[in-house]
Amino acid sequence: PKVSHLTKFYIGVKQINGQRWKWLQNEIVPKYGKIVRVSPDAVVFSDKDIVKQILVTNELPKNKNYERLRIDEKYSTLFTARDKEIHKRRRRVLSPAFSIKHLSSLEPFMHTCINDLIAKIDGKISKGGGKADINIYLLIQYNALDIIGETAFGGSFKLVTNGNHPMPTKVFSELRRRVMRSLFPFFKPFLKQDPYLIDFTNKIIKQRRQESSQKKDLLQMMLDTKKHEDGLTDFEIYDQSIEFLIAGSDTTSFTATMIMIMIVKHPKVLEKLVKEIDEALAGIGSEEIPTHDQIKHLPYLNGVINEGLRLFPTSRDFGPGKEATEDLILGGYFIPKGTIVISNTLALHLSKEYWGEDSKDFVPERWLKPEKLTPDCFIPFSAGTRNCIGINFAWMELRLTIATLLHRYNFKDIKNQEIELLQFITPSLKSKKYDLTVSMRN
Ligand code: HEM
Repeated sequence: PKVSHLTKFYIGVKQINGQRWKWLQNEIVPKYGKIVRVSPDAVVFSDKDIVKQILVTNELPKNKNYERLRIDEKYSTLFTARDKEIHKRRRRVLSPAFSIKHLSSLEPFMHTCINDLIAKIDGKISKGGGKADINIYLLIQYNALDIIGETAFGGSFKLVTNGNHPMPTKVFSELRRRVMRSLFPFFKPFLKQDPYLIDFTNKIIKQRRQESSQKKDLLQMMLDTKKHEDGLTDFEIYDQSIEFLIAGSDTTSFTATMIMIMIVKHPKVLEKLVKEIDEALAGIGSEEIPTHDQIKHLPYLNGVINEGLRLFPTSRDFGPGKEATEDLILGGYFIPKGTIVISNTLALHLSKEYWGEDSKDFVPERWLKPEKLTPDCFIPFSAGTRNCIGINFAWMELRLTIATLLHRYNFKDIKNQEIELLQFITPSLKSKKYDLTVSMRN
């Protein structure tokens, strides 16, 4: 758009109501094509080969906007690191905590939280005399936050059970503080950090040291990095735990919620998926949480999750934002040094060219024939060295949560509910609500 060449204001205004993604995906990309300059210093790319070049081949570093998300400009975390060497060292030290090998240690913590989830839903069903309408959005969000609490903060926040805990609310206020501080640097002295966050985390770290706990959670793995030359200080553990809460809760819960909504809206998918889960869990009571090993290779369950990640990537708005560290040619265009270079995840995921005529439909079957899919146009977790460190964690949580719910309950859609999506940082439902009717299966 002509005005975007001159000012950032236009695109900034589009973001105020959380619907910049709609403008970008429904108006700008269809009108201007796969390469669009959206502000004087930023270009959005919706071509899979160029995106691969940006994320994987050239491994361009993150742009300066990521610094806004830091607790303070001088302290970088895994997510906000821009310097390649600093990022590499932090990633090396944290990777073991997210490895497939360590996943089995994290599984019991997820089970504890999912048990709370089914206790809550059971309670609502019994109160409702056999069925109940539940807000699946909220319960899944609480479940994801409890799981991060259980794995990175020493214990579940018990949000599913009690409906409140100060920590998540304060973390999201802290995130707002960081964004406000970067937008209005003048107010910086007044935008102070809430001491509750650091006090809460420090207390847990101290307690954990005194207990010499055997708990092999993310927190312990971070504490154990002390033995490593790039080991984390207590402040860095605090900073990193907060980041895991921000990066690992709304992302997973948004994905799981949208998948549940898609499943109930597609009864044939629901039927097929329940059949697959039931066969895999034959002889296992529906009050038991399945083990990850029992469900991780189920092709249809994995297809359903992939399809949810495709239609509802958490980078719904802009995707990973990088910076051209030198003059570049991308897609035949000259991109000067310093340009913000954005990979448009949603456009790749919905492209008819890459996915066929049904690209906007929920069709888990497409994942059953992976050889027929176009490579390099599916990047829900980004790609290259800055891809998501929590992929395995997220997949385990998604599989366990969805399989447990479908093995134990009947879900029915309640028609005519609004599904309006907003994105400020991670996407969410505008209504913060989606009700499903739930009852016990026989
Ligand atoms: C369905 C769930 C998830 C999705 C779709 C997702 C997606 C992503 C994406 C797209 C990125 C790259 C962002 C960018 O470049 O701006 C990313 C990075 C990251 N994610 Fe996730 N994520 C999910 C779950 C998690 C979980 C569960 C955790 C931690 C517990 C986590 C922690 C991180 C971290 C720390 C990074 C930065 C990695 C680095 O730069 O080395 N994510 N994620």
